[in-house]
Amino acid sequence: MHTILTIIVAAGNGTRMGTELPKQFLAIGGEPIVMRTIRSMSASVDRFLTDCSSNVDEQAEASPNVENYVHKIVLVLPASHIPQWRELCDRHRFRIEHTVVAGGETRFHSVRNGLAAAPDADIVLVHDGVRPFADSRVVADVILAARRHGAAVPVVPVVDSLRKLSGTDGDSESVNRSAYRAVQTPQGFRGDLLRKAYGAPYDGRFTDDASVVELTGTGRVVLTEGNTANLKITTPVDLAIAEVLLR
Ligand SMILES: Nc1ccn([C@@H]2O[C@H](COP(=O)(O)OP(=O)(O)OP(=O)(O)O)[C@@H](O)[C@H]2O)c(=O)n1
Ligand SMILES: C[C@](O)(CO)[C@H](O)COP(=O)(O)O
Repeated sequence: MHTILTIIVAAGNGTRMGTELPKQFLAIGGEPIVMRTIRSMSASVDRFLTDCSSNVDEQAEASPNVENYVHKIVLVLPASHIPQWRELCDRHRFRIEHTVVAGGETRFHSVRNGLAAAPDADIVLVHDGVRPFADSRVVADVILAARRHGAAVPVVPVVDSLRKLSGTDGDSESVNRSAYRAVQTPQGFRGDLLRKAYGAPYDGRFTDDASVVELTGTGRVVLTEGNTANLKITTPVDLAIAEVLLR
């Protein structure tokens, strides 16, 4: 049996949201954000596995034995909020099977703790707990590209014009936005590659899992098509947008 592991990182403080309760526990559509995130990832991976088993010929090269895959979910939470999470699961009758582990000082440390909980996974998806709108197409593309190339991240075009800060005196210059992409999650990896990357010491330049793989020299990252609706709920405006997306 092979394992697809989804690590949902939700151990941050939500400083930019500015609420006392960390943003991943705030409700959208009556349900905590992180619960909705787990639901969307669980449904998307299940859909991928179902589609693969009914399209064996089409997917043959990328996913030859997909019927032998199981999906495991590891949820990384602030240690202080684990009892509260158990209560939320009871209150919402949340039954999707998952393992809870305590997070670390940075996102890197939280992912590393999540990886340690399922050390033999073949494919690992790392997803922000505050991105509740991942969809099955994005997830399937990432899994297939990760299987084939080792590391894959979904991206979207940049819609604003961009300026590069060129000094400390307020100078700046315009840059060609078509040369850039905004990065989302879930980011997908072959398990051995990601475990090697996360064996390296922490570096302040790490912002996501792709940067860990690249900056540690572990592998090359390929890009897949993201979805602009797959927003990361970061500030109060994002919370309002998320409510609208649920209508
Ligand atoms: N030590 C950390 C820091 C972040 N995260 C998670 O990484 C994801 C993306 O991070 P971000 O949106 O920056 O969340 P916060 O760190 O909580 O927000 P802020 O930077 O505003 O404090 C979130 O789901 C967050 O909970 C984590 O698991 N462990
Ligand atoms: C992982 C990420 O969501 C990809 O866009 C992003 O890098 C997280 O950044 P944050 O500063 O921790 O929100």
